[in-house]
Amino acid sequence: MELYPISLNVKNKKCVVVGGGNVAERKVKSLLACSANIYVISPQITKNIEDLSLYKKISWLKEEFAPNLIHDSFLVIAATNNRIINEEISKYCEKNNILVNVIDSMENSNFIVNATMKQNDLVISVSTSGKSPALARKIKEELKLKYGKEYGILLEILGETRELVKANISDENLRKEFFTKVIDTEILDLIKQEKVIEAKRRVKSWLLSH
Ligand SMILES: C[C@@]1(CC(=O)O)c2cc3[nH]c(cc4nc(cc5[nH]c(cc(n2)[C@H]1CCC(=O)O)[C@@](C)(CC(=O)O)[C@@H]5CCC(=O)O)C(CC(=O)O)=C4CCC(=O)O)c(CCC(=O)O)c3CC(=O)O
Ligand SMILES: NC(=O)C1=CN([C@@H]2O[C@H](COP(=O)(O)OP(=O)(O)OC[C@H]3O[C@@H](n4cnc5c(N)ncnc54)[C@H](O)[C@@H]3O)[C@@H](O)[C@H]2O)C=CC1
Repeated sequence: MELYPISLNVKNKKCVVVGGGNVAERKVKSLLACSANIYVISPQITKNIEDLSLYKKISWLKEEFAPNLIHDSFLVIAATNNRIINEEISKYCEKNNILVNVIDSMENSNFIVNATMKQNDLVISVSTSGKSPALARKIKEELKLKYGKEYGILLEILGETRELVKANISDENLRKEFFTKVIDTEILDLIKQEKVIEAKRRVKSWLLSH
């Protein structure tokens, strides 16, 4: 199956996780990291989900799934251990144009969740299109080692520079040339040597000479 990879903005949007087991907990945590407005619907929940509820990071509805609980959702994750319930959730969402991820059925999902690593604003997501989540996780762990803190710092500098470049280089082709070349310079090496100020100075002087 061909899937279209996107980065979704869930900030303050109603996202519902049905079920409260370990898989539900993982999905809750990743949604929370993206500032979603989270509801968990489940008679039972893990200790960690309970803590999040106590600290008011999420809302817990201690009940079994019912369609009226999700009708106004932006996104739903069907994470119960009951295939029939998960399928019912999927059907309801499909009919009502709600994004739905079903943890035990790719066929009933209109999106699946990638294994993702973050280094500041650098986000790398890995998908195996459902063939091996364990491999997706392994590759993600490898990428974490390869793309360490220095890339986060590099991206911070590049982000700041981007605004300056837009204001100072009016020609679009020249801007593209600058953006493409700057990442091939020694900036990353300087950051690795903890010479961040020098790295910033080099980028600026390069910009001025452009
Ligand atoms: C289709 C998909 C739907 C979805 O959930 O979105 C799905 C489905 C299923 N996963 C199952 C098992 C496991 N899932 C994990 C881990 C993760 N699973 C995630 C995603 C996805 N899992 C989607 C496909 C993603 C892709 O491949 O591109 C990750 C990446 C993201 C996340 O969930 O946050 C997260 C890594 C988190 C991280 O970053 O570390 C592990 C490993 C572990 O826990 O260590 C195992 C055990 C080992 C194994 O099975 O590989 C089973 C039960 C199989 C059975 O019956 O035995 C099903 C159901 C089925 O296959 O039908
Ligand atoms: N997508 C993924 O990454 C993975 C998926 N799986 C699949 O996911 C299934 C569930 O995983 P776990 O979290 O370990 O299950 P679990 O058994 O720990 O938790 C199930 C949860 O569903 C709740 N629940 C059951 N019926 C419900 C209902 N009618 N309404 C609301 N909540 C209800 C229960 O109270 C419980 O909190 C597994 O059986 C497996 O098939 C397993 C591993 C990873």
